[in-house]
Formats: sequence, C-alpha cells, structure tokens
Amino acid sequence: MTDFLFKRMTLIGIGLLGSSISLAARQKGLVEHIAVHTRSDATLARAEELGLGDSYHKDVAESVKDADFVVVCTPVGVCGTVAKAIAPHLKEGAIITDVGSVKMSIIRQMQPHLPAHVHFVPGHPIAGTEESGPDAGFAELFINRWCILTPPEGTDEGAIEKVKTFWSTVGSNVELMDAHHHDNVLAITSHLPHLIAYNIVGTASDLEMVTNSEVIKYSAGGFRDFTRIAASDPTMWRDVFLHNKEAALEMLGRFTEDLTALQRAIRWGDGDALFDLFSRTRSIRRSIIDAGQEIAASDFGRHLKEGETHAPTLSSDDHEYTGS
Ligand SMILES: NC(=O)C1=CN([C@@H]2O[C@H](COP(=O)(O)OP(=O)(O)OC[C@H]3O[C@@H](n4cnc5c(N)ncnc54)[C@H](O)[C@@H]3O)[C@@H](O)[C@H]2O)C=CC1
Ligand SMILES: O=C(O)C(=O)Cc1ccc(O)cc1
Repeated sequence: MTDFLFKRMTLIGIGLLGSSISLAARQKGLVEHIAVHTRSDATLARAEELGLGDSYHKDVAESVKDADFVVVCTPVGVCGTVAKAIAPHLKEGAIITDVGSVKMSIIRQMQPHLPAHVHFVPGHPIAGTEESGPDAGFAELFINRWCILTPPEGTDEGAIEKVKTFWSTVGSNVELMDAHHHDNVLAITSHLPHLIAYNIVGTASDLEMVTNSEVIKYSAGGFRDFTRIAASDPTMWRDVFLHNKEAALEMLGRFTEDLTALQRAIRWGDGDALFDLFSRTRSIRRSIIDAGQEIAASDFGRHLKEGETHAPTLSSDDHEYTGS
C-alpha cells in the first residue's frame, strides 16, 4: 500500500523550476518515482549528479511512459513541440501540467496535441528567482507563494483536485483563474517589471556621460534591485514576451502614458502630482507588506522555514515606511 499522490512523475526540463519541483516533491513524499528528461546531455548529466530523479531519459517519449503526472518545465516557446512529442506515449488518465509564466499561449500550443484520454491542468507557480539551471533549485521555493491553475472549461474535477493537492503540499496557496485574465494580471505584475528592469539596466550601461564602473560603484539599492531582475534568463523572458504579446503591449502602452505624465510633472514643476502618486504607491507597498508578500523569493525565500511568512531580515526595511 502506498500513500504517494502520484506513482510516477515526469519532469520535462530540469532548470530552476524542474529541480525545485523535484526537491520539494521528494521532501514531501508526494511521488514514488521521478523521471527526468531535458534537452541537453550536459544538463541531464548534471541533474543525475544532483540526484534530482530516479531515472534519466534522453528520449522524451520514453520519459513519459507509465507517468501519471507530467510537469512541463521548459521555456514557454517549446511547450507545443514537447506536447506533440509526448502525446502518443501518454498513459490513459495521466495528468499533464506545466509551470509556464503565460497561460493562453501554452493552452493554444499544447491542447491540440493532447489525447482525450489525459487531463490537462495548466499551472503557474508565482515563485522564482533570477537564477536558472538545475543547480538553482531549492525545495522551499514554493512555500507561501501563489500557484495559479488555469484549467480549460470541462477539465476533470478530480484531476484539478490532485494538482491542487500537489501544490498545496509543497507549500503554495492555490487559486483557479481564467487563462486570459491570468495573462493580463501577470503582464502588469511580473512581465512589465522585468521589461522595465532590462530596459533601465540597458539604458544605464549605454549612457555616454556615465561610465560602466560608475554605474556599478554608485548603484544605490533601487538600481541594484533592477540589476537582479535584469539578470533573469534571456531565453525564458524572450519567450514570455513573444507569447504574451497583446497583454504586454497593452500594459506597456498604459505604462508609457503614465510615464509621460510624470515627465510633464517634472518639466512643469508640478510637485503635487509627483507627491500624490508617490503617496499612493507607498500605500500599495504597505498593503503588500500587510498581506505578508513582500519577500523576494530570490533574496529571502531560501531562508524561509515552512509556516514563516516574513523573513526577519526585512524588518529594518519595514521601518522606512512606518513614519508618516
Ligand atoms: N524562473 C522563474 O523565476 C520562473 C519560471 N517560470 C516558468 O518556468 C519555466 C521554466 O523556467 P526555469 O526553470 O526558470 O528555466 P531554466 O532555464 O532554469 O530551465 C529550463 C529547462 O528546460 C530545458 N529545455 C529547454 N528546451 C527544451 C526542450 N525543447 N525539451 C526539453 N527540455 C528543454 C532546459 O534544458 C532547462 O533544463 C518557464 O516556462 C518559465 O516561464 C515560472 C515561474 C518562475
Ligand atoms: O525573481 C523574481 O523577482 C520573480 O519575479 C520570479 C518570477 C519570475 C517569473 C514568474 O513567472 C514568476 C516569478
């Protein structure tokens, strides 16, 4: 008798997300066997050295044989190719999920290939760092983070429940959402901030009147935070923008208009406009802190213990905001 949630989980792609899922699932005793497939021989060999699986497969078709749970952890742009390759080899009743940062495109790419006898429950753990590759993973990544599931209408309720149980057992709060809505929400809360970080770091390094060494030497906290985000994986983020094009452009349009308004306020000395916006945004930061979500996983998540919602190291930062 076994109380594993799944007998055989296959991870396709074993970078930050795949390795973290492996470590977390193992720690929680969720799966009996972990099969690993990834594209490059070197990464597969590294995953084996790290002990991230029980079996390692060069052939993706072979990796999903007998799997009752398949988690696609590749960049968004290759999910359709992966679905096409695994489809004929999936066992009846298998649950297929993914961790991609966009959801409409994943559904469009994967669903047409998947046979009617499997269950497709797309997912997105809102948990990550700027690191990538199999060495970057850690079992605590998902603790106290949200995981959004976007099952298409008519998805088997039992399959959704099992995926929910998987994510809640590794520490996440699970929410169901419409995929289109997900893509709009994440465009403003995650995708645009990354684009802004890439842009500001690029702009700073291109400035002729400021040398690169000055940028490094005098980088204050704000700029350092941007450089962390701008160090995120280029393949992953290229795919996010190519595959969430409409929502990203919509949010970018709104952002640009608001930035232009700020530009005008500075030009015309409209201190009230600046002060009003800065006060409004300060209160948003406070409400995020009150909701216990201020922890940047990359900086502090590794040190969080299960059940903790605040990293102690952040308390001094909080004092900055208690004054007015
Ligand atoms: N990095 C982050 O902070 C987060 C990433 N995500 C999503 O998770 C997914 C994976 O991201 P990471 O783990 O960060 O990336 P990563 O770059 O660390 O890992 C990606 C893995 O996919 C493999 N891969 C690439 N093409 C493949 C193919 N055709 N077939 C099989 N394997 C292939 C790579 O070899 C690598 O092992 C992405 O879709 C991303 O949008 C979701 C939440 C957070
Ligand atoms: O490192 C950070 O600040 C992140 O924002 C991590 C992250 C990146 C992509 C996602 O889809 C979800 C979370």
